[in-house]
Amino acid sequence: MSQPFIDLRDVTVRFGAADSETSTLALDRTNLRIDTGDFVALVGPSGCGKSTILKLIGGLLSPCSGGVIVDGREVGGPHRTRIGLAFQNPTMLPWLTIRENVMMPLKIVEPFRQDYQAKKKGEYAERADALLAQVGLKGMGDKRPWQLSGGMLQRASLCRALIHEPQLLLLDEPFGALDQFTREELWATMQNLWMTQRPTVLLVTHDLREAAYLATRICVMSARPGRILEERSVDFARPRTVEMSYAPDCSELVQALRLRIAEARSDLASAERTGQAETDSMMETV
Ligand SMILES: Nc1ncnc2c1ncn2[C@@H]1O[C@H](COP(=O)(O)OP(=O)(O)OP(=O)(O)O)[C@@H](O)[C@H]1O
Repeated sequence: MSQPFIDLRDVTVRFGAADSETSTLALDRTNLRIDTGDFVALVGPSGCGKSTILKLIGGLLSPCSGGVIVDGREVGGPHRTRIGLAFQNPTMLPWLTIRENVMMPLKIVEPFRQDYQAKKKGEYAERADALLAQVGLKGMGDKRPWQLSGGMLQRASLCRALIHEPQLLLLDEPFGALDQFTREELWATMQNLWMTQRPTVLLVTHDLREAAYLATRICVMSARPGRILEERSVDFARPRTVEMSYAPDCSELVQALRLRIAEARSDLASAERTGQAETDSMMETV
């Protein structure tokens, strides 16, 4: 079997000391493999550990045990892999223009960093403008962040995540704060960017139709401590359209995912009830 681009091996993450009552076991011997160029959507009940997985892969968090391997290397310390990040609420530096914000990774990430001063007014600015045009923000490069709407800012943040041609794109509910129409427009934008650049993508989302529209594979997580319960390949033809996301085969997939997550949530609720019953009976014994 070929080596996956991302390989989480029996990863456990606990927040807080193990003997503390308030500690949280977020992941417990969780495994996840993602191949190069895949677009994987991670879905599951709230609090099951989706963002924790994203942070582990991005090197923003270390596991208590187990291994996080990206591109053949254990994550820990500075990443060799070029990574792009986009989150729900894009943070732009307000004193910079949109173009300068989009170019920011080129200022930080090697090998671009060395040439930044020389190229920022020429080649790099052109690259930023071309990306902005690709997401429908032609001519917006000179604006300041506060002059753009939420949807426009999110588009700009996708450009910033992709300007340095990352091998890996980590997206944490990047469209979650947007209205439905803007969100659906951005799915098309995202799909287009993925089809032209082909980074490996891990998308955390609560929107199952979004997962079905964008992903090549959907991983469903259990309730906390989160593990991958089920994986589904999504083989719909590309480019996908919003209309396709309402077609019967896609709706069936969304419904199946919904039921799986509902089951995971009810497992959690019954575990909590059992735990409470055990605590109550202990209290009665004492
Ligand atoms: N820094 C932290 N300190 C303590 N607990 C944390 C921390 N980060 C996450 N947790 C807890 O770990 C669990 C998993 O959190 P995580 O953010 O990964 O879940 P999620 O699946 O992304 O949730 P959501 O879908 O609601 O965004 C949650 O119970 C959360 O409260």
